This record gives sequence, structure tokens and C-alpha cells, in this order.
Amino acid sequence: MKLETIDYLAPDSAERFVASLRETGFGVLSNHPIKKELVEAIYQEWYEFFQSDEKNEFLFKPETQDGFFPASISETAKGNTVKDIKEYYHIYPNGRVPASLKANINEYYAQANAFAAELLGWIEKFSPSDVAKKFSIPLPEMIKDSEKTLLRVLHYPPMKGNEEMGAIRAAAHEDINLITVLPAANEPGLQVKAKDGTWLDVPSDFGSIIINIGDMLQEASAGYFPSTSHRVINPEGTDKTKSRISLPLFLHPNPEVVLSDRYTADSYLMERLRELGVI
Ligand SMILES: O=C(O)CCC(=O)C(=O)O
Ligand SMILES: [Fe+2]
Repeated sequence: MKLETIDYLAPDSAERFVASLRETGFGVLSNHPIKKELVEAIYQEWYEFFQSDEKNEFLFKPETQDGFFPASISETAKGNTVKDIKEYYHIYPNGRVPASLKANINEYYAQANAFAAELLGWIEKFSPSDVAKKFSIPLPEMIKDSEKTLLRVLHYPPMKGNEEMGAIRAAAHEDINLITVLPAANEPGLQVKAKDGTWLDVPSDFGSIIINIGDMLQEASAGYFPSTSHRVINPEGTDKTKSRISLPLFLHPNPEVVLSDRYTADSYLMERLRELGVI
């Protein structure tokens, strides 16, 4: 199994993209409409933010979950015991963002949401009819104006050598949401677990964009689209001294959207957040 990058502008891109999602849970697109200059500017300005003390003025609020999450309280993946080596900032439509960083990140949030709606349309169009008929409403409508969609700016600091035994930048996990839109990061490290259990590098050419299936779409498609495990491994050699910045947008349906006979988006999310000890 290999993950190949699909040219967004190719005539058969939608069909090949959905086939890749079905096979691997991941799809990688080049020549997509999100400008890499915008992503590059965001990486640079947020890198500076993470280097500054200003981040401590935006400490996350447990009630709203927006703001800065320091490495000391960073996530522990489901089933894991050691914390990931990362710090991050959570952006919601009505959440706090430092004034100087608003323009670019808000533009990215809007563009990536619109792009995600287009890709959800592709997914619906190329789902077999018995799968598509399980969707309670069209997939792009599920995320329309959703205030639950979360943009996470991640900073994986350089390795210091005193990291906890077994800790990696992001331990193997699955995403909870419908789909995730992730521009290639400024450094490699992202891997996806193949069906045979081996870890594959996700192509990380700067400028391409990575989409993966989350648990909610796996639930809504009764397992047709797999929410695959992925992780971010630690850098080696000279890359150890480099920070890695990444920018996943987690597309969440509106809370009342019915995912399956068992769950709405809200009941699903609450169950998962309780398991993680976040609420
Ligand atoms: O940093 C990355 O490339 C992936 C991050 C990720 O998988 C996550 O935050 O859920
Ligand atoms: Fe993830």
C-alpha cells in the first residue's frame, strides 16, 4: 500500500481521492485552491507566537476549550500513558485569538471550511448508494456554519534529549471528527497505519494538503470509510533541533446532526471527550 498524491485539477481527481480515503483513510491533494503563501505566513507568525511569553496570556479555558494548551498539560492519546511532545492553540469561530494573528488565521479558517465542504460533496458523490443513503443529511450540510469545527495550531518543539521515555510528538490516535484537513507541515513525521499494521509516511511536500477520515464519518458510513490511526514520529539527526508546526482543521458537524441510529454529533463528541478526561 502506498499513499499517492492526487492532482486536484485532474479530471478524475474526485473519484481517485475518494478511493484513496476508502482504502487508507487518507487522501493527499496537490494543486488545490488553498494558497501555500497563506499557510507559510501562518506557520511563521505562529512559530513566533509560540516562542513568546504572550502565549501564557491566552491560556485555554476549560469551559470553552479555546486558547493555548501548554506542553505540561498536552494531550495523552487514548490508550497511552505518556503525554505527546507538543503544545497547541485551539481556535473556534467565537474563541480568542491574539489580535495580530487574526487576519490570516480567520481567512484560512474560512477557506479550509469551504474546501472541506467541496471535498465532502466528492465523498458523498462517490459513496456507493447503500452508504450514501445512511447519511441523515448531505455531508456538506452537516458542517455548514458549525461552531464546533476546531482549528488547531500545533507546535512540536525541538527535541531536548530529556523527553519522557516512550514519548513521541503525537502518539498513535484516530481523530474524533468527520474529516480533518491538514496542510503538509513544515517538517516530516506524519505516518498512517496501513491495513497490514505497518506505518507509512504520509507524503509531506510543502503545498500539498492531507485529508483524513475521522471517527464520526466512520460511524456515519457504518465503517465504509475507515478512521485510520496516525501519529507524528520524533525527528532524527539535524532535524532534532527544528520545530514542527502543523495546522489541522477538525470538521465537526452541528451538534444536532444525526450520525447513526446510535449517535448524534453531540452525543458522540461528549462520549469521546469523557473518555479522554477532557470533560
Ligand atoms: O501534526 C500533524 O501532522 C498531525 C496532528 C494530528 O494528527 C492531530 O492533531 O490530530
Ligand atoms: Fe490526528
